[in-house]
Amino acid sequence: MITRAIYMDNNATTPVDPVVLEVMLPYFTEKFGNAASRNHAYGWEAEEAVENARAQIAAAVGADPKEIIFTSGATESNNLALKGVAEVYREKGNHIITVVTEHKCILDSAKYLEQHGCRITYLPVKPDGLIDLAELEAAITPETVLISVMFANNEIGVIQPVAEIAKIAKSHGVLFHTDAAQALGKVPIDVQALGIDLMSMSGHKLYGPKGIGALYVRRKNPRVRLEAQLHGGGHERGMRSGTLYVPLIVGMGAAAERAVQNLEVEAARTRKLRERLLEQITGRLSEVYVNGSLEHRLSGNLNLSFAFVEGEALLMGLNDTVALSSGSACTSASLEPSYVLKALGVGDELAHSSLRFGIGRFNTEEDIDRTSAKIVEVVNRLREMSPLWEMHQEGIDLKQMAWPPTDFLLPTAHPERIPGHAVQR
Ligand SMILES: Cc1ncc(COP(=O)(O)O)c(C=O)c1O
Ligand code: FES
Repeated sequence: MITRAIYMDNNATTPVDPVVLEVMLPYFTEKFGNAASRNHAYGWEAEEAVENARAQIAAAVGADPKEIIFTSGATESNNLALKGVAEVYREKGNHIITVVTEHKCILDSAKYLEQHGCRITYLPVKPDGLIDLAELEAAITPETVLISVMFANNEIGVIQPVAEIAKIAKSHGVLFHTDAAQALGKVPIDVQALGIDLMSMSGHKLYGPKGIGALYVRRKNPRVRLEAQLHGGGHERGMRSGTLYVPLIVGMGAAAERAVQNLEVEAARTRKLRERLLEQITGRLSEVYVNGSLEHRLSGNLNLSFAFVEGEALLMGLNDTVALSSGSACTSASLEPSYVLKALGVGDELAHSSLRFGIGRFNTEEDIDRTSAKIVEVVNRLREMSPLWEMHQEGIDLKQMAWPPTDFLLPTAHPERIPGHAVQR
């Protein structure tokens, strides 16, 4: 029998919780009605299930059910938020502010809007991954209609100061959108208390199904208007046409409710597992660096760089034991290191040697112990094969050497850039 590797890539996706699946199943078969069918009980039953899920999601984020629109995922929600606002508010202005470390679906929507007459400001981030609020405020002009800053980052888990951003946006009469795909169910979210105007959510990041998401759209103070991007039967208050995928909606509702109910306990548990992992790795390996703030971070996320090790080789050595991601755009087609890490000022070498750990609901202490043991083994093995590591061990300052190979696989200025967060042992 093939033993499956430990799954520790929960920022990429999560399994559907069996409890959630149970709730979904009848809606594929006996309760298969179209939620828009008004003339019979099949339709009413489906509609009731959709409205129940809508209420569950609204309750999870402190919204009114009428403010929740179902979409196919956070990618669609982000597209709808940016393009939908840009089109409606064009008369008022054409400027949008976002951040360089956003998910590609925000950055690519912004790029699309740039090609259609919008001006976009891409804010940089500090070495800890957080934006500078003064810089945000300074970027606002009378033309600014929207600020879009993600709640928590998918690669480094860094949580932005959402309440402060919302306050700045409101004081300038600008709408505030946040991509909460990674944050929902992991950190408490109350759209009222936080002052969020639009918020994107995804089912498959919170132990619900893939292919379903939602967009929160504020209806009061202010009432946000959106131009639909999918036209048709006028579903979802005309903002998103298309027959509702009832089983997935039911699943996302149940998943959101469950995630929020257990939030505190689960966050404390995953934080402890993360601390254990970090301690075990840094206690046994030197030249390991944490990417991004540890303080303002999702409890289950850890992103580490291992100097003198090539990321791909490391992943190859690990993947029979643990399923992780490099957290970067490192595919066979593109060997570019992560744009998120580069935005923090992490050098190419350390960006190339990064691993993203996404500790989730089903990970145990035993998973952590096995993972760290394997990482220590593989990193040591790879370093033993590295002449640069050997020279480093002998105390040779590789940065001072004038021959060509010195510019790769070396730690850079990175550790000094995150004082207190870089672990160098
Ligand atoms: C921060 C963030 N935004 C958006 C998405 C896209 O979500 P979905 O897969 O639901 O389209 C993801 C997931 O990859 C994400 O992590
Ligand atoms: S080897 Fe993984 S980022 Fe390049």
